[in-house]
Amino acid sequence: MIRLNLVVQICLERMVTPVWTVRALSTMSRMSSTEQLEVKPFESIPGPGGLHQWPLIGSLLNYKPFTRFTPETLHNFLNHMHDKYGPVVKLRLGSQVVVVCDPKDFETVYRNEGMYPKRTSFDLITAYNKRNNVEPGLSQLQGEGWHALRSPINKRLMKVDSAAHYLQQHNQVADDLVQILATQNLSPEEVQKLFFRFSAESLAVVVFNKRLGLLEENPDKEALEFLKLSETVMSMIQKALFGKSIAHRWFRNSTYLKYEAAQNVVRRMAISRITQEKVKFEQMKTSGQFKEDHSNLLFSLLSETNLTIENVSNVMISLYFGGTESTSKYIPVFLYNLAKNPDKQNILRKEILNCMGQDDPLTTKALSQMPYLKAALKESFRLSFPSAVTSFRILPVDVVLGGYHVPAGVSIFMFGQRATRTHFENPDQYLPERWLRSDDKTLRDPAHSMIVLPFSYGPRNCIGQRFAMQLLYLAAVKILQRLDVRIHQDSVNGSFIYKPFIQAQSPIGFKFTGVR
Ligand code: HEM
Repeated sequence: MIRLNLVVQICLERMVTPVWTVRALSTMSRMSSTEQLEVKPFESIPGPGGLHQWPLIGSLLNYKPFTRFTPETLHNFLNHMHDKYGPVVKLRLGSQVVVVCDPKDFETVYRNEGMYPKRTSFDLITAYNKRNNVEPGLSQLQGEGWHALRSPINKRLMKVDSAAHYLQQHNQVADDLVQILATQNLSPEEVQKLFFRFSAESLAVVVFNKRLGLLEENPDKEALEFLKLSETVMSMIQKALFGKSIAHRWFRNSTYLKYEAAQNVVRRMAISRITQEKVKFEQMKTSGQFKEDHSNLLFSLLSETNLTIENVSNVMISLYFGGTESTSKYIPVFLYNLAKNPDKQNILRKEILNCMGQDDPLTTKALSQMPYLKAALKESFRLSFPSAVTSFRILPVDVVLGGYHVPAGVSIFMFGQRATRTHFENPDQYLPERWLRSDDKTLRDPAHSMIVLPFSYGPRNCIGQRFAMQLLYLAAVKILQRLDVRIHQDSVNGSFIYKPFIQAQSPIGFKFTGVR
C-alpha cells in the first residue's frame, strides 16, 4: 500500500528538457505497412510475472525487503529490470506501467502526447485544494484547464530573455552566496541549506518582485518563517510522494495537517505580498510608468484582466515550489562534478576569467561567449541526471514502442538515465568536450537529441527551465570566479539518490578556497 503511492508519483514530476537539445520531431519516420504487421501485442511485453503483476502486491515486491531497492533508488531498480528484460518492460509501479529506455521511443511518446499532455498530479496537493476550495496550480491541472493557465505564463517564461530580466538581481544574490562560502567555515549540511536559501531568494525576486533577505546575517523574522514553512510544505509533499503517507487522500492525517497548516500561511503571505505589488502596479499604470513589455513577470501577469489575484498567486506559488527544491538540489551536484574533475574546473575557470574577469557580474553577452560552461552543465546533466525518470505520460492514442503495441491510457515511463549511459563512449567519465563543436561543426560525440532532457520536452515541459539554467550558470560562474572547489576525501563518492530530485546520499563535504 505504502509503495503504491510512491510509485506512480516518483517519476511523474521530474521530467526534464533543455532548450538546446530540442530537434524537430517531424523527422521521425512513419512505420511501413510491413513493420506494422510485425507489431507484437501488449500482452507479450516482457516483465516480472505472477504475483509481480498483481495490483497492490506487485508494486510492493519491487522494493525492500523483497529486493535490494528502495523508492529512492528507483533508477537502479529500473536498470536491473532493463538488464533482465530488454528495452521495453511491463511492470507494476502503482498502476501497470510500461518503461522504455530507447530515445526513439521517447520521441514517439512526445510526438503522440497531444495538445494537453497528461501527467498524474500530486494527491496531497489535490486533497488540500479540494478541502480548502483552492484552485489547482499548473502541475495539478489537466486538459483544457491546464492549457488555459499555462498559455499566458508560457508566452512569458519560455521567451529567450525571460530570465535575463532578473539577471542583475540574481547576480547580487549569487555574490552574497559566494561571500558566505568564502568567509564562513560551514558544515556540509549548512552548505546544502545555503544553496536552498540561494534558490529561494533568487526565485522570490521573480515571484514577489523583491528580495526576502535570506542570505543576510540576520534575516527578517517573516522571511525566515516563510522559508521554514516552505521547507515543511516540500518535505510533506516528499513524504506523500514516497508512499510514507497515503491516508491523506481520505482523511486529515498528520502529514496532511502539517502540510495544510504550512501551506495556509505560505499562501496568505504570498497573497499579501502580491497584493502589495498589485497596488504598486496600479499606481504605475495610472502614472503611465508601466510598459507592456512582459519582462517583469509579476506585473505582466497582474496586467492580464482575466487573471485574479488568486490566479496569479497560485501561479507564483507553483513556480516558487517547482523551482526552489529542484534547483537547490542540482547546484551541489554540478559543483561535485567540477570538483571531482579539477582539470575541467580549471578550463571552465579560464573561460570565465577570460570573458568577465574576477569581479564582474555575469551578463547575457558573457554567457553567450562561454561554450564550455554550457557543455559543462549539459555533461553534468548527462552524467548525474536530475531525476530518476526523464518523463512520464499517459497518452490519448495507441502507439508502438520498441515493436510492441501500447494502448492509449497506459502509463509510460521514459527512463532517460539508461540512455545517457548506453549511447555514449566512456559514459562514466565527465567530459564536457563531448558537447563542443569541432571545426567542421559536427558534434564530437553525436547523440540522439532525446537522450539528455533534464527539463523534459513538449508543451508540458518544465516551464521554469530558463530560470533554472540561469541560476545554475550563475552559481557555478560566481563561485569559480573567486573560489577553487574540492571535495573532502571522506565525503560522498558519487553516491546519489532521488527524493524526488537527485541529491547526494549525505551532504557533500565541499572545500572552498580562494583563487586570487
Ligand atoms: C534543475 C532544476 C529543474 C529541473 C531539473 C526541473 C524539471 C522539471 C520537470 C522534469 C518537469 C516535468 C515536465 C514534463 O512532465 O514534461 C517540470 C515541471 C515544472 N517545473 Fe521544473 N525543473 C527545474 C526547475 C524549475 C524552476 C526554476 C521552476 C520555476 C521557476 C520550475 C517550475 C516547474 C513547473 C511549474 C512545472 C509544471 C509544469 C506543467 O505542469 O505545466 N522548475 N520541471
